Amino acid sequence: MIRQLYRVLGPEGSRPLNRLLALQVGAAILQGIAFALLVPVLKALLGTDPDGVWPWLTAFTGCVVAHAVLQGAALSGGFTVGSRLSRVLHRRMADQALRLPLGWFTAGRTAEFSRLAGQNVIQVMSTPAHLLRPFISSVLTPVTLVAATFCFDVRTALVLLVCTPVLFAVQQTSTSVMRRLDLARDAAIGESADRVLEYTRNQPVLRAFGRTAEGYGALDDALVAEARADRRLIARGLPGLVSFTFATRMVFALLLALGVSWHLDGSVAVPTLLALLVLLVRLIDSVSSAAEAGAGMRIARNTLERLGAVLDEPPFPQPAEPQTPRDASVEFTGVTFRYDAGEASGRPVLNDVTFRLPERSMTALVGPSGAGKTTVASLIARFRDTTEGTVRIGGVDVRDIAADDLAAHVSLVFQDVYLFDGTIEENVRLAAPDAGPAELAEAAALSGLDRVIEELPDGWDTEVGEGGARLSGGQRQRVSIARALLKDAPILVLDEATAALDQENEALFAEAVRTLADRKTLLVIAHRLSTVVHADQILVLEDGEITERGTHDDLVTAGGTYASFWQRRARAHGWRLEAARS
Ligand SMILES: Nc1ncnc2c1ncn2[C@@H]1O[C@H](COP(=O)(O)OP(=O)(O)OP(=O)(O)O)[C@@H](O)[C@H]1O
Repeated sequence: MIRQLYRVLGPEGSRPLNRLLALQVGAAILQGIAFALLVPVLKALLGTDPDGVWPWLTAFTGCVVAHAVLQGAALSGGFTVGSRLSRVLHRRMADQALRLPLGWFTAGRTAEFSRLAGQNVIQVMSTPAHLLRPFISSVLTPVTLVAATFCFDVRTALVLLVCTPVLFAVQQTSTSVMRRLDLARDAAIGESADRVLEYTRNQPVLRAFGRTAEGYGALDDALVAEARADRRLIARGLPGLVSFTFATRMVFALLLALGVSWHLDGSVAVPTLLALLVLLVRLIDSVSSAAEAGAGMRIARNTLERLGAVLDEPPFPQPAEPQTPRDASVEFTGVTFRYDAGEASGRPVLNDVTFRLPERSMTALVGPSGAGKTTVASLIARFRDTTEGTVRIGGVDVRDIAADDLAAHVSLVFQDVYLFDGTIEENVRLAAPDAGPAELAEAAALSGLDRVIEELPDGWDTEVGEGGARLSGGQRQRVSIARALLKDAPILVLDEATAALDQENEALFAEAVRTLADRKTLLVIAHRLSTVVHADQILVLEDGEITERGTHDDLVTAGGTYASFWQRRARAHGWRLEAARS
């Protein structure tokens, strides 16, 4: 547990933790010595020379006062380390989120990440003050107590020496059973939390299809599994806890019987017997609180293990000697890609894809749904690494380009637009915080965002809501296009950028895209063929393979897949519609 605290705190948090541990260890040892001093105090007080108690009483009082001072310092140190723990953990998790490959963020892991960053960090925060201190004291105090008792009464110390490991052994056995059960219950609670989250997020869809809580199977199953894990915890964990209480009572009864028989045969005086019983009560107290602190520590340790596992996830590999792209061309050479890198069998999502996007040219990537178009876009931005083959920007393998440099070269507009809670202007400026008003106005004009701004009463200061929920799909898309344009990267990838625009805005945007092609390397993934006819080259992607390539006229003349889609265009204005019908 302490090792895990050091691990998650990292080097910067280790000094306050060292100081805190020293205070807690000091306080626990002083408490053990104070308890052991009760032996000479009681012996003197109840023996033949009660005046001899004063030196022992003074030493006892000194230990108690010093213990109180250290305990107070340890308590405040515990709060300091706790709040530092929360700050360090949140910062390390944010840094880690930035370094992890995008492929790591599956829905389940994202939910686990947000749970760890929220409730679990709060839970771990209280560990140093509320769990570590009682735990250290419950282990060190009995050990010191037994060791110090040897100085005053060897026979009493020997009895305690035999009892202590027995009590700890029983306590450890019940703890390890509980730990396993706790882990299983934590996992079941986590699963329920994920399902509740999913259920809450998907309310619109569930209501549209008349699914109520009772009818949502995944949530029902998770709740049943959670209840089962709870019952198992009680059924299998309780005997361990009961057996510990039973063992303490048995040890106490045994020693009482032993002590009384020693007294009756004259080998132990009453003061020693009393001191022995008082120490035994203290010992049982300490080991019992070890059991209580142990339960809290078990939960905290499980949480710290999960936090540590996320923080230790290997980051996306970065180049040791980064190179700078020589121009803004993009090149795919023999690129094969599988989402699950370990899955060697089955058809890859992209299969031996080779193409080149010359600098300052416009390429359109078209193809039916699921063909792999978005995957191509994500490989250009190195959201993932290829399974085989190379993606190059400006002649340099994207794996040899520093993350910042790559981000500066590529701007993307994805189908799923995500906006941050804030104003429209803040969302657009995210791409270039220092952009001047003229650049902002140009990005707004090209994307059609200027007309949205005019219509909204608060204009640029309109709050978009969480995820952009207060804007319509088309408005959100225009904010996201403006953001990508403001970034002014030499390579611009527009994935389905016009899907949520109406026809008038789409035509305006298509015109803007044509203008941009003089300045940028453009890859446009579009279902509406009207946006792609003017492209310098059109790539047709089907089932992960490029099946046709050329200009619009070339492809129409060739009479292949593209030509047949083009001919059907008169009946429906969308590739998606046609592809779905065919
Ligand atoms: N994160 C992912 N994990 C596993 N498989 C994925 C993932 N994303 C996409 N796929 C699969 O990869 C294939 C290609 O998906 P991709 O999104 O690249 O297609 P697309 O041509 O852009 O489709 P659409 O036009 O519908 O957006 C699909 O079969 C899809 O199921």
